[in-house]
Amino acid sequence: MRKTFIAGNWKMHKTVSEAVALAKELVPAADGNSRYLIAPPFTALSAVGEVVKGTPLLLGAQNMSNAESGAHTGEVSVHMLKDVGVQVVILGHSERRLIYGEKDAFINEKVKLALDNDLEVILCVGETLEQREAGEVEQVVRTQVEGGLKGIPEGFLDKVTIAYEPVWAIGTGKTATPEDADAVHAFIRKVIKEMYGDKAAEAMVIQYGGSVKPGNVKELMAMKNIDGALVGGAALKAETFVPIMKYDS
Ligand SMILES: O=C[C@H](O)COP(=O)(O)O
Repeated sequence: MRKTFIAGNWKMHKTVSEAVALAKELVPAADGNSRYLIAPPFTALSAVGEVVKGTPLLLGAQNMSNAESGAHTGEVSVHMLKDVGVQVVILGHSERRLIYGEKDAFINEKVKLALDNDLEVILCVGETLEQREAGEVEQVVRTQVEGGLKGIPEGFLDKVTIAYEPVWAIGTGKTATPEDADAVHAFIRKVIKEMYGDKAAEAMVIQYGGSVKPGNVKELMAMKNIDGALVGGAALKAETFVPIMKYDS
């Protein structure tokens, strides 16, 4: 039985004091049947880490360097993340892929480094509108899943969540229909099955991301292959994120 997983990606929003205030509002809501995560910006990780320490609300980072240490100006290492209490790192987000040019092989290096250092990973995949209209959804998603997980042994998979985020649905108010999203989630499960077998495919937690809101989370979560949500805009306020965390109550 897969445990549902609700995550908020705060992207480049919130000062330290704003982040701490929001985290304090969210801690009491992390008391349901799911796993819950917030991913503040790097500057607020340490302070938010103090707020969520010892609570069920997990601390996530939005990115990580592919290198362990050294001359990498502007980067943040896996050890630095662990040092401030980070438990999960979001990798391969479409904004990293499209704005900063991150490719599958590079993302794969980060996935390996995170897992080797006992950090959980949310691996994001998803097609652009252009790719969807060209009928390339499965090809794109397959390449990203296979590329991101290349060389990862099955024993690490319980530390991996996949987030399917169609780029055209991110921050646009357009959501994939629950049926469309579920079909891609089922396809991702098929790819995992081909790579690792039935048991791993059945166990893989796959989140949906792209304009998830209090008003659509229930119908998305009702789908057979949708096990969670990776939320952007609606994760920035307790009044919209708490109802998403509590979608099943
Ligand atoms: O990481 C979160 C996603 O990019 C979704 O963002 P959104 O909920 O604002 O569409």
